[in-house]
Amino acid sequence: MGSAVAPQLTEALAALRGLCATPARRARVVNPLACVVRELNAAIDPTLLAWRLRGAGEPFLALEVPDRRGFAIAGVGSVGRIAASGGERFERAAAAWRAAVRGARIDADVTTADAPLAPLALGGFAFAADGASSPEWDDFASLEFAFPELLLVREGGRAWLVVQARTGRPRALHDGTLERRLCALAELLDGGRMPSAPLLDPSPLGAPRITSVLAPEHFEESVRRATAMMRGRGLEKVVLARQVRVDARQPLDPLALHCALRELFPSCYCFLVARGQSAFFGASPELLVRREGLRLQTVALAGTARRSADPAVDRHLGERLVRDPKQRVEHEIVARRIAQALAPVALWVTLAEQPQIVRVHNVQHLATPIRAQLREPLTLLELAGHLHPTPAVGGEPRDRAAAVIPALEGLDRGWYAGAIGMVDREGGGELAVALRCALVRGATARLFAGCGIVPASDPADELAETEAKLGALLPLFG
Ligand SMILES: C=C(O[C@H]1C=CC=C(C(=O)O)[C@@H]1O)C(=O)O
Repeated sequence: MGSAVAPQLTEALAALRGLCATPARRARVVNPLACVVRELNAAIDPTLLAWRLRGAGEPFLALEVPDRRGFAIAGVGSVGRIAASGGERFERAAAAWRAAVRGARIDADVTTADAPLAPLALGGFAFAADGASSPEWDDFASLEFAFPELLLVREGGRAWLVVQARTGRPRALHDGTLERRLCALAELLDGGRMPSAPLLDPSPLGAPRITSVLAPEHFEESVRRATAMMRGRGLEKVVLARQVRVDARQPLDPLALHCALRELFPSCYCFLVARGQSAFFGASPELLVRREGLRLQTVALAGTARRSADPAVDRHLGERLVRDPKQRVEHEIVARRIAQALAPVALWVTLAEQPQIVRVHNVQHLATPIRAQLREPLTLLELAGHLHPTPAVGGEPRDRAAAVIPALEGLDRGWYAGAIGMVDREGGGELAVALRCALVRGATARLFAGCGIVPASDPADELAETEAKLGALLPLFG
């Protein structure tokens, strides 16, 4: 490596080798993780850089967080994996995470509070505890977090490199894989060859075929059945979703789609997760949970109106949304449930008195920011277990809604309405609800959108709401 950044990366590699070679001090921890964190003196786009460093089929995850001074993180490869499924997947994953970070050796040349807290794990989980069952989701486990081999992090105009390895004799350190990756990174950073965002194909071979996987009338009928159930079975709310399939004439480029989406939704959690030959990407307006120390942040997000290009009409639509009793019921069920879910683990929970309007490119929502002070620093994974699924994606009561959703919807949600995010060394970090998203494989994309059904729901209005939400992604496909 012969350039300005290269010596720094060579030094990081040597430091990682040093950590891996040091004999274990605590014999009970077998091959703990080793992590090196270095600040990079460069303006980077973590997603684009990490994507370029990805080998075929390797795990990849990128996440951009809207209200954190341009925070973006992207990781590639895996030196450790946490996976769990079933009713206790969050508890099991939290235990596996604790075991994975125990005795971790960390070499960080940074002292500020902003430096990434390695070891870092990136991943997510499916909506359903048992995960997906249909073949299109084969690459996505019920819950899976990976400790990437290489991460790039950006926040507040600063940038960091994190390299992680399992101690012992990590193959990547001895067979040259990591060194080659770091050389490639040095070339991109030094050689003025910073990758730029790929463009969507301006002249595709032909218009894609777009089909509602189940007929729109099926969705309307499901809304009718759900509202009928609400009269008899003590159900207050249930969220029902649709899937729309796009068949393009040529293979789709997940990175180009993701980059186009993040341009349109800068205030959302924009994510791109790749596993094997599949990619899952989206722009979600909804935070599931953020934990820093004992502080927790989340949001009740439910209640939707379309947007208008005319600012006066747009404002009017927002005002109507705030006053609409049906939308307020739908929203308040979510706020109340989140507060109740947090009460046992929090010293206090505060909710804004009135919902605010959150506007994104295609729709506007009612949002109630929620903050809590935790009694103890539960890991993000345990907190996800307390919160997921909120009635913004599930229903109320939670278990009764979960039991009826699959039959009413007739679709496999996979990671849609699950969550995507990162867990840091202290078990903190953040998770975004996976909404306004699509699963891409080859020339096919599957788009998801749902909405909250309450007794006052009108089937045609709810169908229109799913169309408005699908409007986030459909235009990308030409
Ligand atoms: C379930 C979705 O949105 C949720 C988040 C915000 C507003 C919602 C609503 O108004 O129904 C949904 O609860 C989706 O976009 O697929």
